Amino acid sequence: MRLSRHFIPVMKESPADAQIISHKLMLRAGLIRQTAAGIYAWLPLGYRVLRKIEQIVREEQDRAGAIELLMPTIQSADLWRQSGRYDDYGLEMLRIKDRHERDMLYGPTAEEVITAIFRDSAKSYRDLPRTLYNIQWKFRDEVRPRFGVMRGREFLMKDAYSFDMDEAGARHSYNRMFVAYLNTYARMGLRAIPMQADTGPIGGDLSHEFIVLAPTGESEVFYHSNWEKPAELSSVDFDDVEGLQAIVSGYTADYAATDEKRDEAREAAIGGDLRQSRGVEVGHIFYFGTKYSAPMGLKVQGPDGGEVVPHMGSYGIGVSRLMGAIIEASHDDNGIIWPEAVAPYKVGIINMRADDARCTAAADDLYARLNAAGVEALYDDRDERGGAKFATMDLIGLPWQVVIGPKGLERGVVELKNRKSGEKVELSIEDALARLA
Ligand SMILES: Nc1ncnc2c1ncn2[C@@H]1O[C@H](COS(=O)(=O)NC(=O)[C@@H](N)CS)[C@@H](O)[C@H]1O
Repeated sequence: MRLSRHFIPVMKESPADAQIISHKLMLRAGLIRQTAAGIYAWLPLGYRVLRKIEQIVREEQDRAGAIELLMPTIQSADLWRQSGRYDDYGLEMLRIKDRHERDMLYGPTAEEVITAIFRDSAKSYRDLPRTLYNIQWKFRDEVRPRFGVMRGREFLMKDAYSFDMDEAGARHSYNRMFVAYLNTYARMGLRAIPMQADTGPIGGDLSHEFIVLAPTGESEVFYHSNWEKPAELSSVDFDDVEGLQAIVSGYTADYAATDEKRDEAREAAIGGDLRQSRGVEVGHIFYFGTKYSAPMGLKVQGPDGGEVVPHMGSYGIGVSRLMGAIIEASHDDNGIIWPEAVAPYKVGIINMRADDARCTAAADDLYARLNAAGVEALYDDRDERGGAKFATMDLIGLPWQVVIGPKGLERGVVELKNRKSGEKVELSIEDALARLA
């Protein structure tokens, strides 16, 4: 894409009300714009990143055997009356009346909807186990939306729901999601630590939050220094019940707890290896048995002909929150440093002299050849000073930059810069293409 024809309203300064770096940079880099408290428009560059994050989440859900569908954002209050949550849910729920005065709501989560869908279709034990998921906008009327997309009122969530014959089966579904989550975050360059968590309005008695360490995070966390090792992908057999339990037990053997679930005795035993920090909750998974299936009448026929009330769990990832978490974890004084897996474009082309025919011809040619090779490129072809172009490209944080200037062309070279390391090399256009394609 040519910058001269794009819509990326970058800003030199960030608005005063942006307190944390990810919010400042998302505004300055032209990724989002607030349209109401806690509600954002996802501008072109931000939306490209959001879809990359969403795609990684989708691929790891599919790999773990979950099946994608799409549920509505607007839900009938009747479903929430069946589960008994309608009155308890409180002011966070955006309650709506339709033209027939029917009580509706903008879904903050979707346990009731998915349980009703499954209830009306699943009849036999052969329909289990199943895990269904969707990536859908949610609304929670947070009393204090803040920190940009980190705590919004309208936000994008991947929410998955599992249905099993019994608790043992439900724990395997839980373990599949546990490992899928660690792989998901690792692919985004994030080290997420699973911590035992409270279950809150969702309910149940088994729950883990996935926390990414960040000094501005809302959660206070305590963990064993073993968790400081870099994240690695585990290539697992998601059908291996014992194997998966062993992996999860291995991870949970190392102490990690939010301040609501601290274990002072264990912390004392850890001694000097105990770490304290703050973190961002980027995912939360729950097992809650028959909390929704029983009151909503979900039951299937068992192998012996008897009735079975399925055991369920739900598994959420904050897809839009992740964009903020990634920036918190990956930026410098000049701006965002996108991990390649979620970058809006892979390379930024900077033509230092748009008024120089030779430079422009070389930049146009490189841009055309990168496109032909399927490499996503953002081409700064504006009639601007070089310094301004460098600042913009560093701010929006693409992983690679190619700088084309008259002096370099005299010597048959361009400059390739890696945004993360800052490393610059001079090489021919051919070699630059080979490095980037
Ligand atoms: N106000 C918010 N703004 C942005 N992301 C949020 C917000 N509230 C929650 N999230 C994200 O959504 C994830 C899941 O939310 S949750 O309440 O913990 N879990 C559920 O709603 C379950 N029903 C999962 S299916 C959280 O871990 C967090 O990453």
